[in-house]
Amino acid sequence: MAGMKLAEMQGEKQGAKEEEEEEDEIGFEEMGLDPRLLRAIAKRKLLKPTPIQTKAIPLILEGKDVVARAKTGSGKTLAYLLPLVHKILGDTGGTASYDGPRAFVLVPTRELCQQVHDDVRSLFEHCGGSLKVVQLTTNMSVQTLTAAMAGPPDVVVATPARISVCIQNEILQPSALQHSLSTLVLDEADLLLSYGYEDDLRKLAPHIPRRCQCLLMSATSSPDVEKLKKLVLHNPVILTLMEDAADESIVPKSVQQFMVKCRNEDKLLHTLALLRFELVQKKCLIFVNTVDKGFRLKLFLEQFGIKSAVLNGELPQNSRIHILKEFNVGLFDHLIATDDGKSSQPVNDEPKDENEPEEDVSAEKRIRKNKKKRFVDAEFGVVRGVDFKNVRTVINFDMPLTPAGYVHRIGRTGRAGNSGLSISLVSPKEEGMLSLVEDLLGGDSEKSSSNKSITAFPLLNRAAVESLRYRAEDVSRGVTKIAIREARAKELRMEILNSDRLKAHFEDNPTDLELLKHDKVLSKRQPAVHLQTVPEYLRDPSTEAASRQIRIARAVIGEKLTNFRRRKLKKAGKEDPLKTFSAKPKRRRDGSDATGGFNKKKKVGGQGVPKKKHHNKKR
Ligand SMILES: Nc1ncnc2c1ncn2[C@@H]1O[C@H](COP(=O)(O)OP(=O)(O)OP(=O)(O)O)[C@@H](O)[C@H]1O
Repeated sequence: MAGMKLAEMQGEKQGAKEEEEEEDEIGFEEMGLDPRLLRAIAKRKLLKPTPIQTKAIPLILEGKDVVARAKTGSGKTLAYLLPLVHKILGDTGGTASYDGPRAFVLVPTRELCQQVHDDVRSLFEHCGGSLKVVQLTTNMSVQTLTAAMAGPPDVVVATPARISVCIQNEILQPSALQHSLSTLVLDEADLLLSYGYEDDLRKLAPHIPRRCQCLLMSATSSPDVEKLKKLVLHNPVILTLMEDAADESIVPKSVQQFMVKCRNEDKLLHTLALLRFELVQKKCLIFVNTVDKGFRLKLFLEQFGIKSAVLNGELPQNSRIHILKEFNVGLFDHLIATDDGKSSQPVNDEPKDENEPEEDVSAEKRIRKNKKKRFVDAEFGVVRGVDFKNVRTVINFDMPLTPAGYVHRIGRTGRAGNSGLSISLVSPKEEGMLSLVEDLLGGDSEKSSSNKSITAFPLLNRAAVESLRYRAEDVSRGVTKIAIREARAKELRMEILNSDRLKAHFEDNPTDLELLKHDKVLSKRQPAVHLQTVPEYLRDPSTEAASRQIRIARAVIGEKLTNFRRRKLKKAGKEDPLKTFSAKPKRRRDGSDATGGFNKKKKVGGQGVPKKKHHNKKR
């Protein structure tokens, strides 16, 4: 029954989305946007502005400074990009040149930088090709930065630190900015200071012309946003928009929030049960707090045939960007992302994983280990602003280190009004953070459990969890610290190899980039066959029924199957750019997915997925 309830709820969410759209809102056409931008919007099939766009775009077009707070996934990026590009087109007709950039879009992470850059570039493609956007990244040398800023570009997307470097090295002339800069955007504004960019912003502030329009966007507010307002907002008119004044919740209604309370040492077991019994919908984004935990979870799951990719700040930038792109096109269904809530810490200083057995490390070993410190890229981050596509489930394997981190993590699902689901695995030590999150969400700790924002997940019962305990504990014993370290080093080596060796190749053959698979098995131990499925005697009937309902809900919601991309790649018959990797997306005849999930469709009532008749046409 619980499964049906959840399914109905998800269906209702979808229904609620349709009702919202009936609201009488002005369309993009009535906003007075440049026709070339209307063409770009039509190309993206965006039928109606989202509420935040309806409110923010006219105000920004009037030249007002806007502080926009709106839910995650509510379309804030276009809410500022559309009027920004309209302004550039209007001022110069898209042709005249300036001696400096017209707009800065400052973001806290490398991944968001890439995403916003791509968004601007796709808008420019409809504006006659004379406009130029560049992104400045951490690994760009002064020479590369100089080349990128030559021209100059019309829009610069960067972290504040990169802009600082350009000013310090006189790549950006403050005098030029006084004349050219007309728009400054601080996206994920509240995070910019906590990522340690305050000094950079203070250095930049004096060079921002008084007439420059400033926009601050974020889903969460903080005292830092107040600091930023004073720092960069000159025009006194500031408008803080909540998407819906009546609805103070900062998490979209389309996201159902659940939790499972369990011991820390049982988190692997509970994650396995959720994925193995298909009690959650794919694609799945799983957040962990340390890189080691990410690899431990990956090695553990792959022993059960559940493949996943890991994403963390240790990986080279272009590998990280590529993993995100592959995940978004649906080449794999499970992504394990590290969100340590901090920015640049030596990896070995990561918070201790409380249930990892202490390793007795002698002094000289410890010194040697410290010498091998690897640094996480200070600008890595996929929790904020990154527009994951079709993520149906976010799992907090670890609770985040801040309540705001929780909001942004689960904001990776339920985007643009789609439905989503989050499940947080809460150990006894994390109950404090859970209540802080409840407070932030406006849940009253005295509230009855039925009114809480985060409720117990109804579909995972004890019998189902216990049925997997023996296997899970047996496998997790095999995932030792040494195995994790070896897997981590192997992944890093391979990604560095790929990113260096293939950079030139991918520039010439961008579609080949799609073929590089990031969810390859890292374990030395081959997954045992008997672990790939759950034998009949271990299956719990109510869990089976719930799993069936989840699949029905997915069909009801009309999930666009992401394996369209897989079919497209397969049809392209693209060669694998890497000789050593089997890049062809693995597909099985019975249509089961690449995660090795046992294909229950075949089992239900014997009506399996009808095998496609392969007519070998003789040519
Ligand atoms: N008017 C629209 N109609 C439908 N979808 C839209 C519209 N505007 C934007 N989107 C889509 O909504 C998704 C989320 O947009 P965006 O990333 O800008 O959200 P956001 O508010 O910035 O989220 P976050 O708080 O996580 O940064 C994107 O896939 C975007 O293409």
